Amino acid sequence: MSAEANVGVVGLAAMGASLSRNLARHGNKVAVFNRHYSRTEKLIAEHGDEGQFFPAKTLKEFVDSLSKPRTAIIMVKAGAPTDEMINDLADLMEPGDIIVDAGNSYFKDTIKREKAIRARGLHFVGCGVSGGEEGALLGPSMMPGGTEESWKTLKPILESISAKAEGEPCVTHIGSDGAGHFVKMVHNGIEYSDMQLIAESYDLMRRGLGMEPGEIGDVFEEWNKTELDSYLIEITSEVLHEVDKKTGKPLVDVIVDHAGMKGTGTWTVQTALELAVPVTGIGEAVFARGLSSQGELREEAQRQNFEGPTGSVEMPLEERQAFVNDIREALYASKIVAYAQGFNEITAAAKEYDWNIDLAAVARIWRGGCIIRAKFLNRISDAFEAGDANVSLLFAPYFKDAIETAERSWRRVVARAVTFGIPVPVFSSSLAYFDGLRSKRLPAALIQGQRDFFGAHTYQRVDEPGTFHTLWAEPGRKEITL
Ligand SMILES: NC(=O)C1=CN([C@@H]2O[C@H](COP(=O)(O)OP(=O)(O)OC[C@H]3O[C@@H](n4cnc5c(N)ncnc54)[C@H](OP(=O)(O)O)[C@@H]3O)[C@@H](O)[C@H]2O)C=CC1
Ligand SMILES: O=C(CO)[C@H](O)[C@H](O)COP(=O)(O)O
Repeated sequence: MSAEANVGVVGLAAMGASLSRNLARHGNKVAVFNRHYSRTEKLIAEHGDEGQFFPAKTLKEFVDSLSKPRTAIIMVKAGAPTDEMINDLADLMEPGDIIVDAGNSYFKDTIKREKAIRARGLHFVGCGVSGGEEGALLGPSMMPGGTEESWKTLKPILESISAKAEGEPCVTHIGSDGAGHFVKMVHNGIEYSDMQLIAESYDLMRRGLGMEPGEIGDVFEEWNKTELDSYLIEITSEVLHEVDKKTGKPLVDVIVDHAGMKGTGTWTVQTALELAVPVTGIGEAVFARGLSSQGELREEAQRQNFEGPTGSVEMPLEERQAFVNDIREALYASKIVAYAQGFNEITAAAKEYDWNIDLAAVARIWRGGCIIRAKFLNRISDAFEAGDANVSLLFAPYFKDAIETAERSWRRVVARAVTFGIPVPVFSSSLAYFDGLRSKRLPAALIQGQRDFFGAHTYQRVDEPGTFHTLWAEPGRKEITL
C-alpha cells in the first residue's frame, strides 16, 4: 500500500464516517479503518465518490497508507475502546506521528494518554468535537489540545473541515495536553443547562398555561429572532411542531420523559466540585436528568398522591402574554449565568493545570458548528476581548445590563413556578447564584459559627485579623486567638 493519505480516521460510526466524508470533500486524502470492515465497505459504497478514500482492512494497512508525519484521528467509543486503539496505533506508528482522539474522552484520561504517548516520541492530541453527526459532516466546532508542534500539522486540516462563523474557522488550539477535552466537557455542561432551561420554559407554558406543543413551538420560533437566537432554540421549535406519524399526536407527547446522558455533564460537575467552582445551573440540569430517569421512584410518588398544586393556572390573555415574555427574559438571564459559571470553571482549571486558554477564542469557536452555537457568543467573545469578563461574565457591561433588565421577570417566573408546583431547578438555582453574588452578607457567617461550635473549626472576625475559636463548652464561652 502506498503512503499517500495525509490524514486517517479510525472508527466509522456516525461521527467518524461523517468526519471522513467532510475531510475527503475538502480535498484531503483520507485513510479509513473500522474494527468491523462492513462499516468501511458501506462508507465507500455510499460515499466513495465524494473524494479520495483509502480503505484499509487492517490497522497496519491503515498506518501504511498514511504519509509522514502520519496523522490518525480516532473516533471510537470513549473509554477502554479508545485506550485500546491508541495503544494499537502507537505500536505501529513512529516518532513524530500524531494520534488525535476526537471522541468525548475525560480530560484526565487525555492528560495521562498524552504523557504516555509523548514518552514514546509521538504526539497525542485530545480534540473535542461538537455538532453531532450533521456537524461532523458539514462543519463541526473543534477544540484540540496537545502540543504547538502538532497544531502546526493539524491546523490546515482541521480549519478546512470546521464550521465557519463570520468567515472564521470554528477551531483553535485550546492549550496543552487535556485542555481541548476539558473545554469540550464544559461546552457539554453548558449544553445540559441550556437544554434544561428550555425544557423548564416549555413546562411552564405547557402545564402552567395549558398551551399546546405546536403553539409553544411558535413561541420558540419567535424567540429565535431575539437575543436567544441559537441552534437549541431553533431545534426546540422543530421538535415541538413534529407530529407523531403513528398516533397523530404531538411527538413530544409520545416520547418517554426519561432524559439520557453519556457522562460529560456529570464530569463537568464533578470537576467543578474538585475545583471549588459553583456550576449550580449545570449541576441542577444533571440532577434533573437523573430524577427524570428514576422511573420506580417517580411511579411510587404518583401512587403517594401528594397534596399540592398540579401546575395548571387560569390567567387572562394579557397576563399570559406578559408571563410568556417573563419566561423569555428569565431564560436569557439564567443562560448568561450558565455561561458565566462554565467560563469560571475553565479559568479555574487553566490555573490548576497550567493551561493558557484564550476565553475570547473559545467563545468565538462556539459561534458555529457546535450544539450551543448562539448569536450572543459574539457578545461573550467581545466581553473577554475587552477584558470586561475576567472575573465573571456577569460583570461585563453588556451582560450586567441584560441581567438587570431581566431581573424582575426572572423573579416572577421563579415565584410563580413555585406557586404553580412546577419544578424550575435551573431557573431558580441561577437566580439564587445571582442573589448570592449580590448579597453583601451571606449566612455563611452562621455556618462558621456552627462549625466552630461542634468541631473547633475556627473562624475569622470582620473587625480584626487572625483566627479565632470560642470555648463553647466552657462557662463564659471565652474567645481565644489561635
Ligand atoms: N454522537 C455524537 O453526537 C457525538 C459523539 N462524540 C464522540 O465521538 C465518538 C464516536 O461516537 P459515535 O460515532 O456516536 O460512535 P459510538 O460512540 O457509538 O462508537 C462506535 C464506534 O466505536 C467502535 N468501537 C467500539 N468498541 C471498539 C473497540 N473495542 N475497538 C475498536 N473500535 C471500537 C465501533 O466499531 P464497530 O463498528 O466495529 O463496532 C464504531 O466505529 C465517541 O467518543 C463519542 O462520545 C462526540 C461528539 C458528538
Ligand atoms: O457531545 C455531544 C454534543 O456536543 C454529544 O451529542 C453528547 O452525546 C451529548 O451528551 P449526552 O448524550 O450526555 O446528552
